Amino acid sequence: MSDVIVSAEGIGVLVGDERWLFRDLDLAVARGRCLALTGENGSGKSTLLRCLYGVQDPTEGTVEVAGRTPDETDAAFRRDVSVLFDDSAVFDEFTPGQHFDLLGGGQPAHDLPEVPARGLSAGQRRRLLLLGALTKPHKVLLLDEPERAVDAAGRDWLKQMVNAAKGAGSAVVLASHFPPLVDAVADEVIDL
Ligand SMILES: Nc1ncnc2c1ncn2[C@@H]1O[C@H](COP(=O)(O)OP(=O)(O)OP(=O)(O)O)[C@@H](O)[C@H]1O
Repeated sequence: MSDVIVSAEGIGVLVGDERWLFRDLDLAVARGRCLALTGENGSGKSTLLRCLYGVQDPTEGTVEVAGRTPDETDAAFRRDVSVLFDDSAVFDEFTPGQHFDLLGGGQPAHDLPEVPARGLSAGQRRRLLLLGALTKPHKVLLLDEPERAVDAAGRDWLKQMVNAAKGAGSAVVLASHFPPLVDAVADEVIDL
């Protein structure tokens, strides 16, 4: 049986009347593997991740994630897929521990202060979101520029966490502008 859990065939996204962000794109990511999406600003990395999470339909082609056509409104799909996107947000009134209680994956080791999230710095909130995405039980992990707002120590931690997720069997797709992260975690790279 194939371990591929994220796949796309012939996908393309047309913006406006005639500009294809990407087209005829195939990808396949197996459990325990990581695909990195690289490319300049506006090249379509976030758009491709949105297609994998079912926030946006590709103009053409097919996508299958965790055995389904992606649909973020489907609770069963969301249970299998963990995400960190640009618009991911913390609950301002909840402490880190309360966030992890909600996510049901136990309490990860961390050094975030146990205060309501509104009192965390931008980088600490980003780390809380990352920890949440990584801690929540999942089969597929989609991360959009996870390195953003994270300090040097946090970026090293991020490499370890993504590799640990792979080791636990996650299929990871991440968009990144940070080559050391891509080098440390990616098994395959698509440069859009
Ligand atoms: N309906 C649309 N009409 C015109 N342009 C669009 C439409 N939808 C998206 N775009 C453009 O397509 C591009 C895709 O952006 P996207 O966020 O996917 O790129 P990205 O590679 O993630 O960029 P970054 O590295 O800056 O995060 C953007 O330039 C956006 O303005």
